[in-house]
Amino acid sequence: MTGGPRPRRYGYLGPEGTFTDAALGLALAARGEDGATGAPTAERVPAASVDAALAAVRAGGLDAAVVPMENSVEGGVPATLDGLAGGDPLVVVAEVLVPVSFVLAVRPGTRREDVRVVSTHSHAQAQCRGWLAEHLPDAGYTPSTSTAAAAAGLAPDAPAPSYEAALCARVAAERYGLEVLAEDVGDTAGAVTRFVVVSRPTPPPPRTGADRTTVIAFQPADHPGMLLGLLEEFSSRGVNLTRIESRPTGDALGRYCFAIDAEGHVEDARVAEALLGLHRVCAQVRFLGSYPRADAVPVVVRPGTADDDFAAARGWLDAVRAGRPPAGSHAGDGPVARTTS
Ligand SMILES: O=C(O)C(=O)Cc1ccccc1
Repeated sequence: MTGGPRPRRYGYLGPEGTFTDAALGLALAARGEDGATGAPTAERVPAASVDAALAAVRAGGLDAAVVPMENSVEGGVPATLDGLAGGDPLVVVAEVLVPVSFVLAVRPGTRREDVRVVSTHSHAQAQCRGWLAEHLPDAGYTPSTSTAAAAAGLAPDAPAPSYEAALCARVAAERYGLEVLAEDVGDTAGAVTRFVVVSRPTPPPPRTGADRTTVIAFQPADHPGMLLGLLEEFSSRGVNLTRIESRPTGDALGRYCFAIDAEGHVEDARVAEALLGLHRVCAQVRFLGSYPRADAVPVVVRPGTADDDFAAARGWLDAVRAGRPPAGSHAGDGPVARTTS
């Protein structure tokens, strides 16, 4: 046997040619596991669904999986949010942005007027609804597990399919020997999907100053201002949210959890304080990771919310409690600066 680290196994929504496959390629390149460096080249393992990929990570058969989290047109991906909100805990360790552009692909020789049914992933169908209404108004739709699965079903050597066209990435049309009848059939130019790399719980990657933190907050007992209270835990610490989405917990009608993406890293004092606050007011908080933002947009630190500010406040409190004069490093510490309290 040779020594050295073994290649890591990454799951993705397959088969080859999905947008998730493209996201995995980018993630592996960013991690140096794509064969371009000396590190072992990762093994890419297709899965039939997001749930199957997450289950294989939980069971230990995969080291990690890449799953779609959020789309600029369609919003959050329910299968991913629900898959991460329940079951054994998993964490996000990285994110990747992939521009999504769709083609209408057919078996060679099929003409547009022959297309009676189109197949694709539900997210792709939602993003091409307008184009379909205009160009194939009479065509039906049959869902597939992924865009590439729809394309693979039309491959010349596949059994006779129940549909004539697939909406997929151009690479999938090429991979499965299909003809492209129309390009860029998405309704929104510049659509982007955010994918995340998910693993079993592990300490977060180091903070970069351009990080994101994801949590699921389970609704506390319902009361007026409940959601406002959750939001205040973030706003009072100067933590900006990039997404908040409610999902039913499935327990009962009216029971919700909130999938929250916040700017910053759990190592940032303001994020840590916000999460502590959230934990105090929520029935349960599931930490889903702190990881670098794919767009590398640095966090804007509002006055009074830097680590030093939290440390100075803590030092002041410790001094007050110990009956010591507070250290004078912070403008608000001294008795002269405060006339009340
Ligand atoms: O089916 C795919 O190719 C996927 O990776 C899921 C998906 C579908 C549409 C937009 C983004 C991701």
